Amino acid sequence: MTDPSSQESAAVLCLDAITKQFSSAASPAVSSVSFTLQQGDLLALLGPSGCGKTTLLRLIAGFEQPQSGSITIAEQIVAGNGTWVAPEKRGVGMVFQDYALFPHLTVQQNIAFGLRQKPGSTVSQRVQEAIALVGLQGMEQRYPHQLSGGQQQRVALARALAPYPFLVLLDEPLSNLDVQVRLRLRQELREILKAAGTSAIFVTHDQEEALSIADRVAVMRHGQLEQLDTPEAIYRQPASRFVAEFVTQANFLSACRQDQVWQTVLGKIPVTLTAVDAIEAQSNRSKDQLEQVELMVRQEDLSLEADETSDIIVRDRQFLGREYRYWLQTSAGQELVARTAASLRLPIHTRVQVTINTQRLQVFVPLSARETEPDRTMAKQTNIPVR
Ligand SMILES: Nc1ncnc2c1ncn2[C@@H]1O[C@H](COP(=O)(O)OP(=O)(O)OP(=O)(O)O)[C@@H](O)[C@H]1O
Repeated sequence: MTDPSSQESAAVLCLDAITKQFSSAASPAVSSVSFTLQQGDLLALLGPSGCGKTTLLRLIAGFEQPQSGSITIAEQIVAGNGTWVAPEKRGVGMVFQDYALFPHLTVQQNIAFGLRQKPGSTVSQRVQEAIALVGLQGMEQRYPHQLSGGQQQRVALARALAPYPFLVLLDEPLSNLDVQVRLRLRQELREILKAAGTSAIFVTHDQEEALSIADRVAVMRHGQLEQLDTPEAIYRQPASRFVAEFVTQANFLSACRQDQVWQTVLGKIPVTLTAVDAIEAQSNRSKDQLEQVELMVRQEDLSLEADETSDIIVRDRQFLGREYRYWLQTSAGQELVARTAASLRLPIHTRVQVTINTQRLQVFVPLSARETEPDRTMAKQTNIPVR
């Protein structure tokens, strides 16, 4: 997939149809991936385990060689077209999941490590700048074992930033930290990278992390890019059923059309012809084949009200601070997830009436019976709200 939105300003990185296959027996870990990263942008590589995120990062860093395609960093081809530039000559900083700090070196020495070739006074000045950038003043002489996980992560970031790289690559940078530290460091990580003015790509399988830190998010699946866009566009207009499910974690309701309504487990929902026309246009299916669709309903678009006569029960509940997440079950066995304000506290086993906010429904064509591997064949999606 090519990213059309990114052709105008200065590109720091350009991937053109990059493919990596580890063995002929396996499908490619990265398959024909193309995108451009603009100077100063933060890009999240998001996707489930095994989708090729780390391999793509390692290809950019130069730890893996692609079979085909090319990689250009700061207008210099570093891989492809008969060219190969070694990792240490690419101007790329790397932050690993386990930080990879040298245990026998102090904070200062760890950060200076990548600057060894430069004259002494420049090195100590740059080390101090990098330490200030990540807020570790006063800890210069400590060893890694004398630092918290979050502090070690900042040392790793300072070490990557110190040589003024074109690009910093971060492999699951926050995954080894506990939840509280991770939430705080999300914002800090973004602020530090923005203050440094460095372009960065970070790998994550955490949707919230990707949406909250990045300027743009690339969703990967089976080695391919499913969608690359701003966090808002990815969340509001997922380009495929996979992105919708992975990023928004929405509910999907089977819906059978009966004249001007869709019949669902939550009752009747009015059909708009615009919505039907839009799915028809995108799916190459006739109206007859669109009697059966899937409606995507976000967790926050379900409203709950206690009602003893309802056949939907609260099966479980999770307190999230400002809101509750409820797991609901219909009498037919369908599970739904709803997020409501924390002021609505419904005990488990309560029977509830469920109302849908139909303004933000999105319509997908369901997978046909012949499409045996649902992950590979995407249902098309309309993004047309049902009114
Ligand atoms: N060195 C290797 N040799 C053979 N296969 C590999 C190698 N590295 C990765 N793979 C395979 O390539 C695919 C993509 O792996 P990769 O580590 O890039 O995924 P990922 O999205 O980063 O997963 P995770 O989130 O679990 O780290 C997987 O099927 C993996 O088994």
